[in-house]
Order: sequence, then C-alpha cells, then structure tokens
Amino acid sequence: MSNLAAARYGKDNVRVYKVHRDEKTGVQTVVEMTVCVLLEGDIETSYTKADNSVVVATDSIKNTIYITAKQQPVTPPELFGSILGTHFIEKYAHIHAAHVNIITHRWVRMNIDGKAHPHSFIKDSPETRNVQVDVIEGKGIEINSSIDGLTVLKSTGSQFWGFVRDEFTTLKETWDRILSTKVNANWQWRRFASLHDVKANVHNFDFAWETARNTTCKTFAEDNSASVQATMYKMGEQILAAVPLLDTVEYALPNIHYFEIDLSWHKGTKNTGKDAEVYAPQSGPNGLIKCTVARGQKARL
Ligand SMILES: O=c1[nH]c(=O)c2[nH]c(=O)[nH]c2[nH]1
Repeated sequence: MSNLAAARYGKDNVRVYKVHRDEKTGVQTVVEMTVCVLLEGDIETSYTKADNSVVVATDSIKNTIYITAKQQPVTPPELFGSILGTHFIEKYAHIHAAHVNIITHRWVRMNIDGKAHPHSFIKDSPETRNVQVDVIEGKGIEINSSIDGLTVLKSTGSQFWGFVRDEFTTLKETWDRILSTKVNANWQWRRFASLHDVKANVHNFDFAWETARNTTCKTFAEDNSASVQATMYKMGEQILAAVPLLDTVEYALPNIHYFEIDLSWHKGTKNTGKDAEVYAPQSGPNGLIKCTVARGQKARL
C-alpha cells in the first residue's frame, strides 16, 4: 500500500523576451526571463487514477505565461510572478497553490561614445536577478528575491587569522590575502496578504534589489575583512536596516581561493608573502560560507 505524499507539476524553462518601445523617444527596453510555474491542488487523481480531467496541461501553463507577459508588466519580477500565480489559483477552483520561479537575465544598455544606446544591450556577466513567488490560496503570497552569480574579487583588504589550530591545521594565518566569491544573496519579504498588497508595495522591489546589490559590492570592497563570515553578516545587517519589509537576508558565498606559488626553486625568485604577485586560482575545493540574518534577538541556531 502506498499513497501520494506530495505532488506539483507545471512547465519549466519557459524562455520569454519582452520589448517595450517608447514611441516618443525611440528608446527600447528589453527583458529576458526563464520562467517555471508549478501548480498544486486537487490533482491527486491524475497520479493515482489516471484522471486527466484535473490536469491543466503544462502546454496551457506555458501559453498562459506568454499571454500574461503580453498583457501585464513583466517588471519588477516580484509583481509579474504574483500576477501569474494569482491567475492560476483564481482561474481554476481546484488549484490551491502556484509556485512561480523567474530568472531574469542581465541585459545592460550599451554605452556608445559616452551615450546610452536606444536599442543595444550587453550581457556583461552571467549574474541573474531571481524571484520565487508562492501564491497560496487563503494564505497570501510569499516572495523570495535573489541575486545569483555576481562574481567579485578584491586583491587586498582581507585577512584570516585566529582560527582553530590543531593537528589538522596546515593553513597559515594571513593579514593580507585575495578574497573572491560568487554571490548568492536572497532576501525574504514579509508575507503579502494578496496581489493587491503586492501592488501597493511595488516600489520596494527594485529598491531592494539595488540596495542588496550595492550593499554587497560596497561592503565587499570597503570592509577590511576579518573573514567571509564577518563580512557577509555586515551585508545582511545593512540590507535589513534599509528595507523594512524584509524578514531575512540570506547569503551563500563560496570562498574562491587564490594560492600563493613558491617560485624560489627558480634562481631564488621571491613570490610569497609581501613579494607574492603570481598566484594560482583554484577551481576547487572551495570554502562555502552561508548565513541567514534576521531581525531582533536570536532565537536559536
Ligand atoms: O573567511 C574565511 N572563513 C573560513 O571559515 C575559512 N576557512 C579557511 O580555510 N579559510 C577561510 N576563510
């Protein structure tokens, strides 16, 4: 005997591009997204009894994504995801939750001869702006926003010393090292009561993304880092302080190592400590440091 413990289904990897043409100025604006929509509800019989009468075809889900993108704003993604998810739970009485994931790809307007070009863009990095929007009947809308793939490096202004030393330790303490990471930053919004509530707060979404990105870069650059842990906590604290609607800020930062190379074997070449200039970038293993920063007093870890 077995039972269906959980089920959701939908369309993944729906690639959507939308252009906005400003007829007056001739300036065009583009958005490219990869969308996933998964539905939950009274769909059990489609799994257990081969009953397709409860299935909104994933092909129809894909079509709905395109039509919604045509009829509604696709930015900020938090709003588009909320509109899309709300559509599914309102349109189909037996669908009780819609989980929408949107990856927004980076197209930055080109600067040609010092002027913003009206219709040409550059992908300057694989960085993405992402949202996970969960629209749950009777509960409201949960939104998590994130930045992924923002890769940064500083060539000094980072230390790491005072850590546990025992019979497993080979790492030397350092007061000056290279620090590099690929930022994954996630910020969780307080629950929205409805699509109306999301719309009433729409101005916060771009502001939070800009704040998260700027704070991450500024703190990374300016902090004389004692460790990845200490620097990322400062980032989280500042973002929470700047955006009151956020409940938590979460970071996952790989520590991408750059190792010194001892070149003394070649005519006594000095290339370590203060003489280090040529390093060996490492692809792995890497440190992976995570934390969630929340408001108020600590409950537990
Ligand atoms: O910032 C760091 N945190 C660590 O926990 C750690 N561990 C390590 O080997 N190097 C580093 N660097």
